[in-house]
Amino acid sequence: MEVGFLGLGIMGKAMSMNLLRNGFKVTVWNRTLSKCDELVEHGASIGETPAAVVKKCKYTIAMLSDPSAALSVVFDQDGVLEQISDGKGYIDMSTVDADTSSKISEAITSKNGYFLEAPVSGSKKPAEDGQLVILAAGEKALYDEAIPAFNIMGKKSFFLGQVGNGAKMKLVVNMIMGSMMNAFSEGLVLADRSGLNPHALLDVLDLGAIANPMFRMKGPTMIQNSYSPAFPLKHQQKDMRLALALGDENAVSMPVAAAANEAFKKARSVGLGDLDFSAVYETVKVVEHSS
Ligand SMILES: NC(=O)C1=CN([C@@H]2O[C@H](COP(=O)(O)OP(=O)(O)OC[C@H]3O[C@@H](n4cnc5c(N)ncnc54)[C@H](OP(=O)(O)O)[C@@H]3O)[C@@H](O)[C@H]2O)C=CC1
Ligand SMILES: O=CC(=O)O
Repeated sequence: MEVGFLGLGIMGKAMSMNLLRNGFKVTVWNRTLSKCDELVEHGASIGETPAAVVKKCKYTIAMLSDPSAALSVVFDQDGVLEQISDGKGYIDMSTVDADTSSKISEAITSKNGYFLEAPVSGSKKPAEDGQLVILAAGEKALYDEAIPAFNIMGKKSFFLGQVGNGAKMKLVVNMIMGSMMNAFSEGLVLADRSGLNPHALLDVLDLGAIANPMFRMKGPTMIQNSYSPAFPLKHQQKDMRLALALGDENAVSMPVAAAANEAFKKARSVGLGDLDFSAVYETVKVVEHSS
């Protein structure tokens, strides 16, 4: 099966590599075309533009940074829309808001194409290990067709109904994750300033009711001030911003998420946006110093 893949960042590279390793023929495109080279070494073909990829493939997957990138790849010159047609599918796995997803869905379906949004939960390592959680919504027939690919990229796929539901579920999850990361950072700073060993705090947390893979994985590297990007902080802040907008629409008060968003914004403003989202810890430390 020939599958298209647009966007070879941290996630897209790992996901498309898994498809290749598991017998899919994959045609890739990335805005910075040189990032296609490693995939080509593993057997991928290159499409010169998103339109060229869609022309060649029955369905095409996208994994792009944010709403503006997702819209640009579909609507701009040489974009997806130029070649989408009867029976072709487009699956956007980027984390975007429901409005963005709906705009793309309407454009694709107006050309008789099929659309599925399918954002994922899980970071660089789960993407490399084919252990993502896939939150799909939209055209059920395309979901069924994509299951063999989803089973390679993920450990579990959910079909959540109409377009927008996948995007909303992803934003709710990441709003919780971003708030937790801030609480965790504050806890590490509080332990340290109170004269406690932060490693002991990690051990205690890991044995109690709030043990979780994020604290387990990020805690040791945060203590070492090491923030090699798995999930870039600028994307986590984008997700907080979009989740807060969803809260506005639904009149849901989210003071904890709003405070966490401010911390991520602060981290971006001091140049930490391309580091892992756990680098918000650096900002929390500074705030604590100045108070
Ligand atoms: N990293 C993670 O842990 C997770 C990320 N996500 C979500 O997945 C998506 C991708 O994340 P990730 O791979 O980490 O991000 P990266 O920043 O590593 O990659 C972003 C990708 O988007 C492309 N891109 C950015 N702007 C444009 C544009 N205007 N036009 C075309 N392409 C563009 C980049 O191209 P170029 O190489 O040219 O810059 C690159 O391929 C995001 O929505 C993120 O929120 C979801 C779950 C986990
Ligand atoms: O979106 C990020 C993740 O870890 O999931």
